[in-house]
Amino acid sequence: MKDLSEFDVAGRRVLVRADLNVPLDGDVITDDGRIRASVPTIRELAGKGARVIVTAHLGRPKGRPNPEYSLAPVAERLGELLGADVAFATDVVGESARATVEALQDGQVALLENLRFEPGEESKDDAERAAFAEKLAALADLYVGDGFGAVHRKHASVYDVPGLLPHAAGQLVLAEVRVLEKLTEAPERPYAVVLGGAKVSDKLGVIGNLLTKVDRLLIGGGMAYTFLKAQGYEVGRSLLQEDQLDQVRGFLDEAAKRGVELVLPVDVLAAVEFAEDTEYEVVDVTAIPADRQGLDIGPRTRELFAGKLADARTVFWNGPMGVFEFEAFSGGTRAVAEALIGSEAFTVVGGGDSAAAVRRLGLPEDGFSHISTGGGASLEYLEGKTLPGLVALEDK
Ligand SMILES: Nc1ncnc2c1ncn2[C@@H]1O[C@H](COP(=O)(O)OP(=O)(O)O)[C@@H](O)[C@H]1O
Ligand SMILES: O=C(OP(=O)(O)O)[C@H](O)COP(=O)(O)O
Repeated sequence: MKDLSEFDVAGRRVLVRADLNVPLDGDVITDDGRIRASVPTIRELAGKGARVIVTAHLGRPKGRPNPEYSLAPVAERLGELLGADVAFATDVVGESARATVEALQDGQVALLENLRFEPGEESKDDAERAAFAEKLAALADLYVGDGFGAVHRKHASVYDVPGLLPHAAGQLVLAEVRVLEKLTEAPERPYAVVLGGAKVSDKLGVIGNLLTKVDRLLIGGGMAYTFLKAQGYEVGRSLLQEDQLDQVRGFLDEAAKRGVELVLPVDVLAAVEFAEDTEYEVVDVTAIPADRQGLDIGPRTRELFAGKLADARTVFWNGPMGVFEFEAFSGGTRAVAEALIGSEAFTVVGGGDSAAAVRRLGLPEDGFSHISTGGGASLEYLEGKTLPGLVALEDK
């Protein structure tokens, strides 16, 4: 991949695909880690006199404008971090975007509205994606891929636009890939992966390949219940991917065949409802009440997981162990984080929410070897998949 040093960017319009998908509470950003991580490339370009057009997604608005998913608060925060105004276009490739780009002076920065307000961005139809990509590419002279957290998505801004413009990889993408190469080349063993979070359907897909690479796989968070159900337990109203139960049964067999230790929760915090102040109790996984939902791993599971991580030499962790945003259900995530912080292993945490959880729980970021901005992207890299957003940045 080319880096920015290969281009003379002064006076040119440079489209930077960043990952600014930050957690929000209303329009308040609760963790700005991904915005901070995007600053070095934007600052480098602006410092060299480029007209910087930043483009990114927020959440999953499904191809339609929705004010709840506006990037406006992100533009403001990006401006604060850069110490300069960031012009905000209220559409992606429409009148506002064109006028905003037109008005940019050398060294200035603009942010376009949420890419996912446009149906072409995520379309599975190559022609529809290409048509949107053409419009986006028309705004710029050069493309810089720096949205590491989204490089696993075959989306117009990630995959198609770099095919239309001279392109380079930004600082964040290059730094992330360097660390992940280290994890894939010759990981010291035992090598453990911890998976949790709520993007269950997406992330179940990586497990088949991970089973060929790791010694231990620990599953918590919303991910665990499909495994528990596949083992024959009832999971009440917990997150469940009913249509992937057969696939998960296959993983359980495969792990046993390969001698991979697949470690599941033995107890959970079973809550009456999904709320901060809900009633809950610690229950064995054999006894989750039908009207309850598991919102965190229980105390015996925390100990079990910490024990399985204690002598690991390499650990990759993606996905919180529970709904850490609610104090009562943050203990499992804290326990896994603390086990990694206290370990001598090479430890990598990945994912927007996982990284946010580390900071929100007041844990030291330097307690980990690396905190990655990408969860799904890192996992797909580790399983050996070709990532569309990286392939598109290769020299051709
Ligand atoms: N048991 C659970 N039930 C519902 N949601 C959960 C559960 N455990 C974790 N979560 C949620 O998972 C979300 C993060 O998932 P995900 O996006 O997959 O992680 P990341 O962004 O780190 O890749 C958090 O908002 C957290 O509240
Ligand atoms: O948050 C992200 O991924 P992650 O939760 O796997 O870290 C990225 O911004 C990608 O978002 P997506 O999973 O909605 O495509």
